[in-house]
Amino acid sequence: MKLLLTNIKELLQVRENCPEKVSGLEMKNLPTLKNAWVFINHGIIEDYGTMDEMGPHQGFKTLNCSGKTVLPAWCDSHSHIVYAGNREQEFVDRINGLSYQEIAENGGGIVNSAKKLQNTSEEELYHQSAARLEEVMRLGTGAIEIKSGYGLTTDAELKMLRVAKKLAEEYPISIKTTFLGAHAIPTEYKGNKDGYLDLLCDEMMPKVAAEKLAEYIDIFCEEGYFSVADMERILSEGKKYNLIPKVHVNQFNSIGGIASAVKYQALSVDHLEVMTDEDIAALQNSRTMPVALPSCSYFLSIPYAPGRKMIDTGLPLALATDYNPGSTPSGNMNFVVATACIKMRLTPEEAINAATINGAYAMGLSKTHGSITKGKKANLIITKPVPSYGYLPYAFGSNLIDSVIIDGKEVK
Ligand SMILES: N=CN[C@@H](CCC(=O)O)C(=O)O
Ligand SMILES: [Zn+2]
Repeated sequence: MKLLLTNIKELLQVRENCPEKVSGLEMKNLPTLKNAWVFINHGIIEDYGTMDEMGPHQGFKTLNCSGKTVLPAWCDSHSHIVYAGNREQEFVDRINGLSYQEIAENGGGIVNSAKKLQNTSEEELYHQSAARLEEVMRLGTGAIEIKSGYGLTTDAELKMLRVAKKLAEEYPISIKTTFLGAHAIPTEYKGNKDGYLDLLCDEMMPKVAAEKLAEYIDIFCEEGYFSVADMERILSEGKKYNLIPKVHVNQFNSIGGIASAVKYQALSVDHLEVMTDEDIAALQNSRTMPVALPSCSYFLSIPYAPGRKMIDTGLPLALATDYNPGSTPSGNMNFVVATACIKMRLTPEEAINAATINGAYAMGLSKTHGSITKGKKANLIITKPVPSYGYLPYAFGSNLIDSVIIDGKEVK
């Protein structure tokens, strides 16, 4: 199918040769074309330019984007959208004074979601997860990473990943999967963390690898969950199966996980709400992408990752949702971008770079996603008429999306 977008008021993130990521001062640069067109052929951006130099195009659908802005669809590199039910009661418990950590210590939190998921059929889990995926596609997400980690038994972890894989087959959105068996210590292994690590290494990982269910491996490296030594064990075991690390670190405490993740050549380190100067230094000159999750900070009322400081020291930064039932029941990347500007002091240019090019990098999709570049996937957001792109984060909470194109087709 061929599709021509014409009279685009401003086309964002136009890169003839797109870098794999943008860092530091480069993040302030958002190249655009005014009064532009884009030609899409079979799901790929074939060509683009300005209206004054557009040749004749006939015989296929044309969308007049007069007054509208067009940008690459969001690249959400961190989500947990395959889960069962919700944790609305814990939300109310927090309003009434309990902390996220206290709820987890009382048997709530991740193990609560695991119980629900273990008792949910694969079909029902697919149905619930597909509804979330459809929701985020309508909100402009064109590529998403999905983690396991709410199973915590071999069967339930495999069930989660099979559901994520089935979503990838059924929907046009690009999906990458991550094995996060080391998300929490299941109730049956309380006091026997090493026993659970043995299960992860000896039973779960070989099965995940044999069925090719994941490309990435994750672990929640945090006090009360898994230590840096546990992380090193999981990541080095994962290496045997070519599972690339993408890890949860520094959400509540800095315990040395970042330096270790960099040592293990992690593709990304995610959360980063609590960062020491040593943590920031460990990321310098590495290929590891720091990923901030501002909706999580918003929902839990915890500090925001020091994105401004990280970019000012020359680091790249990606933004993602963390969509999950406990800490972030929202998959809205528009809110993420606005919140990064409002609370982390990123400029609109930096936030859009973080949610497109750098998000694509954090899921190994730099070559195909994240910019308007010939040959890349035609995953685009068409906004309603807006005065300028800075208006998108400025008017936070307004729905400014007119339509979304994924794989060259309009999302219904
Ligand atoms: N922090 C670890 N894992 C998830 C949330 C887990 C939950 O509360 O269900 C996160 O990234 O925020
Ligand atoms: Zn997460």
